[in-house]
Amino acid sequence: MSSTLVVIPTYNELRTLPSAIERTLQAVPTTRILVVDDNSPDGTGRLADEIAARDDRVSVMHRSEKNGLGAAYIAGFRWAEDHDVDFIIEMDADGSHQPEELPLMITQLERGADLSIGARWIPGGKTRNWPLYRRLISRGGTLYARILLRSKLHDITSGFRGFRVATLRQIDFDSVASQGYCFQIEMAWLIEKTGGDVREFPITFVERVEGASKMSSAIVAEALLKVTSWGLADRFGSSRGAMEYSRRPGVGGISSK
Ligand SMILES: Nc1nc2c(ncn2[C@@H]2O[C@H](COP(=O)(O)OP(=O)(O)O[C@H]3O[C@H](CO)[C@@H](O)[C@H](O)[C@@H]3O)[C@@H](O)[C@H]2O)c(=O)[nH]1
Repeated sequence: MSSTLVVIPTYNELRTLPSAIERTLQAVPTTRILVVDDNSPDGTGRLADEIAARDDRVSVMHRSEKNGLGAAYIAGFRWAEDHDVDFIIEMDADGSHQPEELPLMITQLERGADLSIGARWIPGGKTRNWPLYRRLISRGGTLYARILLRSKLHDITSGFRGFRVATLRQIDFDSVASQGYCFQIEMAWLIEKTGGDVREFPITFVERVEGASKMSSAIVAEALLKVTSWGLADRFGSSRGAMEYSRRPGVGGISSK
């Protein structure tokens, strides 16, 4: 049977993390969970340690400071390299992503997907209580990536997704440039561009009821600038800022330098 790791990045998610973990383990009892906490001032890291002490399916990585979603996930991917994992799943701690939808994602991975994305903007996909400005940013981001990067995906910014570890192993993590939610675009595009099997399935995304989003204008600006520079470099052949596909040293793979 395939082994799965759900990576949950946290920054001030004290109220939402316990339910995210409980629902995940109910939906997929065989999975492992790694919480990657960036020294949350509200004590999320300590709470995660308490949960991990009671359940050996749960592990916690403590990082010293808030360093962005992308860096937290990369740290989780590196952790998985030393553990026996076939699929790595990204999931928010705040209840936006429904763990009950994980079996569908895992089925897509088991059937050969390199990347399985839970998508809001395809038939059957929904958002609940998500403010209009967030829907516009999300749909606009996907449209921009479709135009600039010639992506065929319908929800390239979605943070609910699963990777085949063998595919992730081919990516040079040192070259992944994004800090914020642009990380989602970068990873999906790298895999799509290099001919990976990327599939989407419909999800219901629910606006959090506790805590606060970490979305900021800097995160939006990063995505705009990076997607623009990758898109232009891809079209006009400049190597600067472009995604070039080189092998990960000694392994073979994909780099986004
Ligand atoms: N460790 C760590 N975790 C972080 C950081 N920033 C955010 N997180 C965690 O990452 C998850 C998502 O962060 P939110 O700030 O709640 O995201 P959102 O606004 O709901 O955005 C969602 O939609 C975006 C657009 O589709 C997605 O790109 C994003 O991944 C997420 O699903 C939460 O568990 C949050 O605690 C960070 O710097 N460090």
